[in-house]
Amino acid sequence: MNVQTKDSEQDHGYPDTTVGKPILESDIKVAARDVSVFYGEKQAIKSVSLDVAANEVTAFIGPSGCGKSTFLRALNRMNDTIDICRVTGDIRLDGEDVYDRKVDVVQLRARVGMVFQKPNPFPKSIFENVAYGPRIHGLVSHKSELEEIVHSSLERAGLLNEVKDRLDTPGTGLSGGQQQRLCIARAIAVSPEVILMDEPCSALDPIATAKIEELIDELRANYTIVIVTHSMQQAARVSQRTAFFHLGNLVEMGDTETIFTNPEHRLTQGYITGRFG
Ligand SMILES: Nc1ncnc2c1ncn2[C@@H]1O[C@H](COP(=O)(O)OP(=O)(O)OP(=O)(O)O)[C@@H](O)[C@H]1O
Repeated sequence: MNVQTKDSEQDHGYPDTTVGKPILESDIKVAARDVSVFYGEKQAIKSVSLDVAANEVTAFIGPSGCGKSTFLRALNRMNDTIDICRVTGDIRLDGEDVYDRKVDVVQLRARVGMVFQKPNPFPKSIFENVAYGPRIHGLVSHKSELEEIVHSSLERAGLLNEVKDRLDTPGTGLSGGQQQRLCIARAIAVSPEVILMDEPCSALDPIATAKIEELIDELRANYTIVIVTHSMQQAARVSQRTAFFHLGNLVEMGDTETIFTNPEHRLTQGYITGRFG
C-alpha cells in the first residue's frame, strides 16, 4: 500500500486531525475541547479536542504512556480521585459541562460507567454485584424490580445463562472472562449512556476476549462505548472510530477503516504497521 503521510513532528505539536467520515453534529455524545491533564507538574494530555459519536465504539490507541487511560478517565471525572491530577478544557456530555461544579459525580459516573483492565467484582454474590448500583442510586422500589434489572443486565452482558442457577454464589468464583462480563453487567445495571472500557480484555484468554468483543458489538446498539486497547486488531474489529495518541497529543482520529488503511500522519502509519510502539 502506498500511503501519503504528513510528518506531524515537523508540524510542531501534532495538529489534531480528523480524517475520513465526519461525525454529524446531531450524533455527538461527548465533545472534548482543548483538554489538558496534569499530574502535578507533568502534562499527560496536551490540549486534546475530539468528539465521541453516540452508539458507536470509539477506540483509543497509541504507545504505552501516551495518555489513553488518562484521557478516558477524564471523561467521567475518574481523575478527580487522584489528588495531584488537574484537568483543564471543556468536556461535554450531551452538551452539559461534565466539570461544572453543580455536577454530582456519582450520578455522572452512573451515566458514564467504567469497566477496568482487571475484572474487579465486589466480594459479594453475583446477584449483589449487579444489584448494588441500582440500589444505591434508588432506581428500584420493589424486590421484583431489582430482580428484573439484575436478570436483564446479566442477559445483556451475555452471562445470564451461565450463572442463572448460582446467583447467590460469589462473583469472585467466576472465570476471568465471566468476571469481566459481570463487571459489564454491573455497569449496565444503572442504565449508563456511555461505557468507558480501559483495556477490558488484557487479562483474558482469546476465547473470553472474543466473547467480550462480540458483546461490545451488541452493546453499541444501546450505549456509546469508548475503549482503550493495546491491540490494533481489537481496535479494527470492534470500533467504528479510532483516535491515535502519541506523547499526550491526539495525532489523528477518524473512522476506523480510514485510520487503518489511509492515515494522514507518518506516526499513525508507523504505529499501526508495528514500526514503533
Ligand atoms: N496517577 C498518576 N500519577 C502520576 N503520573 C501518572 C499517573 N497516571 C498516569 N501517569 C503518567 O501519565 C502518562 C500517561 O499515562 P496513561 O496511563 O494515561 O497512559 P496510557 O497510554 O494509558 O499507557 P498504557 O498503555 O501503558 O496503559 C504517563 O507518563 C504516566 O506515567
